[in-house]
Amino acid sequence: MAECGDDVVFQSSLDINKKTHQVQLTRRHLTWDLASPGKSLRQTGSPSSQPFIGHSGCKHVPLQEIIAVNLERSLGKVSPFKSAKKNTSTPLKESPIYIELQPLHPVSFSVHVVKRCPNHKWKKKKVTFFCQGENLCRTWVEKIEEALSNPALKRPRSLLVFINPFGGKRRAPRVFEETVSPLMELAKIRTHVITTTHAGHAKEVITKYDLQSVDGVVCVGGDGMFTELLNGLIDRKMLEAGKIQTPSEQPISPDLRVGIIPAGSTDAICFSTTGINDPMTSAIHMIIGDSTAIDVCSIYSGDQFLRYSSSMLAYGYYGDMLKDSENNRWMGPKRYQVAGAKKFLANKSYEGEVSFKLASSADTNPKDKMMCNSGCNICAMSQFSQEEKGPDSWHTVRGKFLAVASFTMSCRCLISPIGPSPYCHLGDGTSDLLLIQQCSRIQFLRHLYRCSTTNGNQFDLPFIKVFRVREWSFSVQTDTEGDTDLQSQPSPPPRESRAPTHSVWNCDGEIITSPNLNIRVHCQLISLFARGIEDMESPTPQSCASCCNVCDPEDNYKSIGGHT
Ligand SMILES: Nc1ncnc2c1ncn2[C@@H]1O[C@H](COP(=O)(O)OP(=O)(O)OP(=O)(O)O)[C@@H](O)[C@H]1O
Repeated sequence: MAECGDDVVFQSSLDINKKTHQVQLTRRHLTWDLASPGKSLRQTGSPSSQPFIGHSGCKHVPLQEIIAVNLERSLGKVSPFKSAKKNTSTPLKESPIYIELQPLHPVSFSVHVVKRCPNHKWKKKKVTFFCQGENLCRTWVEKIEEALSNPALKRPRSLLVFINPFGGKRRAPRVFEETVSPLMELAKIRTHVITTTHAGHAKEVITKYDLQSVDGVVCVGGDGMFTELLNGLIDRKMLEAGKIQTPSEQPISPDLRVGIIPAGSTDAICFSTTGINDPMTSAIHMIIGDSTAIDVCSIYSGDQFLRYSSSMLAYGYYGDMLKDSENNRWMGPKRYQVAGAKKFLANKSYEGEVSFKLASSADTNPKDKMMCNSGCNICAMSQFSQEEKGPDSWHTVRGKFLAVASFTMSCRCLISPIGPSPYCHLGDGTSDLLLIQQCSRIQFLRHLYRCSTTNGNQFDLPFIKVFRVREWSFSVQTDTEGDTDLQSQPSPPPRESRAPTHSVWNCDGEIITSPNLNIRVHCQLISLFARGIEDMESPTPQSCASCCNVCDPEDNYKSIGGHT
């Protein structure tokens, strides 16, 4: 049933599973409904402005959730004929029978739509429509393809793809070939595939590539690969604008969206933006043109720009763990668990001073239990309120820290299902700054255990402080006295480096060795082929915003006039 303003583009009667349906293409939906007697449109097959009336069982798919449409070449006509071996002595009744299959003109077409499965996993579901004649069949495919090419849907036509054959369990080439490539072909998306030969290869290509010829850049790999693309794309924009990244310079947003086909060890960025690390789910988000903008941090050592980061930057326990795990890359993702156990037993703390600018205008905080879901209002508002940041004052904490970490997204992964910072937002222009003060192993274990559950209470411990910040810095100290001390100042305190004893930084899975860093968060600097994590408990998921009806959780179609 067409909604108000959702004009009918084309409609006719078609058969699905041998039952006649009235099928309607509107500007926003494809709808089919069991034909009521006497209301068949079989003879028309033509556009009409008259929407048909929906009833129980009517299916309603938003165009945005159509993955592809294709003609089916059915082999319908079967002509059995006898073997031509007439002169043989074989009795006729024993002679083999050959069957000739004569291809018919297409009389059916299939529409592949998004099917939601548990845990945010997406699959494709095929619905086949049978037509009276070839012409009608071809017209339907043309009309649906034309509707899908509407620029408003932002579906990519061409993608530059980097495959990291050494990331994660080294399965990226197979994942691409077996899962992603067939889907891209089905959706008629051109791909230029480059298998990387060394670290930094993708960034080198991005520096010179004709990026006008593609609609997006994709990596088949993990967080490290995504970060390489992120840095390559922003560097290229800065270079083209003749700018150098300094603490006072705003980085320029890349025009292209980035996609991640998860094939890394942690895949936290993919998890935090789609809800799962599933290659097919990510490929479908790309094909249908999903888009979500995420915050990016620029990181400096003094005034010297180091790199951009979009997920985690952590010192102490997490830095030491990464450094140790890099020596055991051959173990694959298990290396993090081994290194994590070693560093947990070491229970080492580092002295330092953290200064930060609280996000004073934000009505949110890292413990507010407000998840950033698809279509998040807080992120939507932040895009427009960046000018009203207010006179944020600087605060300083000095002490001995087991870990200092900032999360620019929740950083979900397999071992932390809602993430180490569960209420962090993808695009609100802030990071959650976590300070874990020196504590016993048992105390730290309590925090780590809580991170692995879905309770979201990992910050409710006396040795943990957490702040939502727009800018922050860390400097190594050696002369810390007494307990951690929180002070407020109008400007960042001077930073001095005197201590030789320090950890390294874990920046999205890559090591930064300079201990004293300054970090700024940039709101929604880059867009991903993703839509954020859908709130599956909501009675009307975000994706159904245009629909007044309820989704069928089984097959994801909307049912009109009576809920299935
Ligand atoms: N051919 C290659 N040989 C060696 N290193 C590579 C190659 N291609 C890319 N890299 C580098 O490998 C690093 C890690 O890759 P990636 O993120 O894909 O895997 P991972 O580290 O196992 O996963 P995660 O980052 O999710 O933990 C990236 O920083 C990238 O620069």
